[in-house]
Amino acid sequence: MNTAASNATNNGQTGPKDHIIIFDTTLRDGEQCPGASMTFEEKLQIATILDEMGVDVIEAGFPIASDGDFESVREIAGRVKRSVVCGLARANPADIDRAGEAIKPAARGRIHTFIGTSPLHRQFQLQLDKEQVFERAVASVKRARNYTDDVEWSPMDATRTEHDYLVRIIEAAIDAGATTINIPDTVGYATPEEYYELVRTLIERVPNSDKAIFSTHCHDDLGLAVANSLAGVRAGARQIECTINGLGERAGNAALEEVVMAIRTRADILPYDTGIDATHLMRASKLVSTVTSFPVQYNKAIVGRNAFAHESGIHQDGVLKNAQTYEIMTPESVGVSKNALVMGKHSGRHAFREKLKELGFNLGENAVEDAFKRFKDLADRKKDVYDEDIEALVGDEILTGHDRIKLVSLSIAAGTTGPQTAAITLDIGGVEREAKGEGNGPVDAVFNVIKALVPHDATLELYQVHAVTGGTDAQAEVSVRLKSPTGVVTGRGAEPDTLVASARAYLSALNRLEARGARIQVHAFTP
Ligand SMILES: CC(=O)SCCNC(=O)CCNC(=O)[C@H](O)C(C)(C)COP(=O)(O)OP(=O)(O)OC[C@H]1O[C@@H](n2cnc3c(N)ncnc32)[C@H](O)[C@@H]1OP(=O)(O)O
Ligand SMILES: CC(C)C(=O)C(=O)O
Repeated sequence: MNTAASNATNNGQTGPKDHIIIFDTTLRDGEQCPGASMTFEEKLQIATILDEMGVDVIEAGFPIASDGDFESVREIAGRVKRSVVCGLARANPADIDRAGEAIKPAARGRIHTFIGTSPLHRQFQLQLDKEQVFERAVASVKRARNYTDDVEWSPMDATRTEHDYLVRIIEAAIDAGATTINIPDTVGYATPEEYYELVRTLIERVPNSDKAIFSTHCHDDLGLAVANSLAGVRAGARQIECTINGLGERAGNAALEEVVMAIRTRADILPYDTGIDATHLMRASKLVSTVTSFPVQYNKAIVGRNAFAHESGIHQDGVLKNAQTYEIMTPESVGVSKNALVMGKHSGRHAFREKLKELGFNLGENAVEDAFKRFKDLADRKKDVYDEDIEALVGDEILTGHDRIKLVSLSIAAGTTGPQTAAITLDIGGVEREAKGEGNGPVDAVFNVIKALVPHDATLELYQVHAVTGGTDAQAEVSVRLKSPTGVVTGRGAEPDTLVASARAYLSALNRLEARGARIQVHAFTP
């Protein structure tokens, strides 16, 4: 990491490039996105990829928020090899002590503490005056320093805070021991010019700004998060807070893949380095999309499926003659392989393993074997098996491999004359149970029968289907979101038969709810 002394230097100059610290908050701010909550296992998988790709700091959670959050921060802190592991804390002793405990196993742990500084936040959220907020900020940084010498402090809603007050409170936070000062555009309100000016002014006016690294944390409410982050860096910030796929509160955060590739591709005007191995970007994007069930929009920069696709004749002609005519970066540079193996019913385990590697999956032998069986079954039923099919299938396998409630069989009677009926057999902890029932349409019938077999108190929040590829034999990828008093979970299922995919998605959500301690009467069926 660079030293704070270079905060406001080498902007646009030649010479050694400044390192930009990539601070990923997919597991904290990303998880705050409605419907994106992740299980313990999923968080570990994401943290592992982030660590492997070279993320400098992983904000692993908000330890006071729940025991689950505390445990996942602590586990990630113990497992991660090279990244700093960070826990978030409000400006109060209990939050800071909990974050301090959670990061204890980390080789390098950080506490990120924050408090709202804008008039709106002071008056309405905190009901504190300027001096009280000032005192809470200083006290929280001092307390955090008892646990680690790596303390980040954020004036929440900085972009709507009076500049004089910001200068004064940031100086005090640095004096109290903050080593990183984050400037959050909490509500995504700033424009790039304004954000540049704010960061530059603060670095210039805060007397001890050379003793801390300044950081950007930009939200995407106006679609400006990445532009603002880069403006902050040009103004002297040396840390960018971002998330995979731009996941985050409301419209999200700055997308990690976009800031990293913008810095790399426009090295001519952004003379900085990130330590990110960009060939992991597509894999990370797919994992986050799979575990959250948030599809990546087709035209999303860097990781969208169309990001390197050319359909129009003039573009295809140009790309065939020289790819640079219409490509500013290579697909390989972000982990999209051009020499894809074509997979079909005649492919064997070697090719399948190779394909998994190419797609960035790193599965154990048993999981490969299970996924291979499902792949063969799919290839028997489907003319062409595309990479997306394999990704959907393996994603499904990763999420459901350890499930206690499994689908054994499903048959449906549907058509113009209702009611539609479903007959389902489930394997519940090793015991098979079956039931029949009806509904207002086949999906309703499937869900009614599952609920009869596995009574629970969750309500259905979302049911969503999308075709993984084109064609009438495409796999359907179904997401089901359930809400119970223990929280909100999302389950996924992928199958060529939409109703089987729906049943799998519903069961996957129920298994996740059970893992969270929801009231699911599966015990009624155990021997
Ligand atoms: C901009 C951001 O992303 S900030 C991070 C937001 N993330 C989250 O909120 C996700 C996790 N949050 C939670 O699980 C819960 O909100 C908890 C556990 C943190 C707190 O739960 P509760 O104690 O029930 O409080 P609740 O969430 O209703 O209200 C927030 C309280 O924190 C206070 N607060 C908010 N920010 C801060 C802060 N930085 N420092 C101190 N207090 C704060 C509010 O004023 C309010 O206090 P009050 O109860 O005295 O009015
Ligand atoms: C906690 C802070 C940094 C935050 O997430 C925000 O202000 O958006």
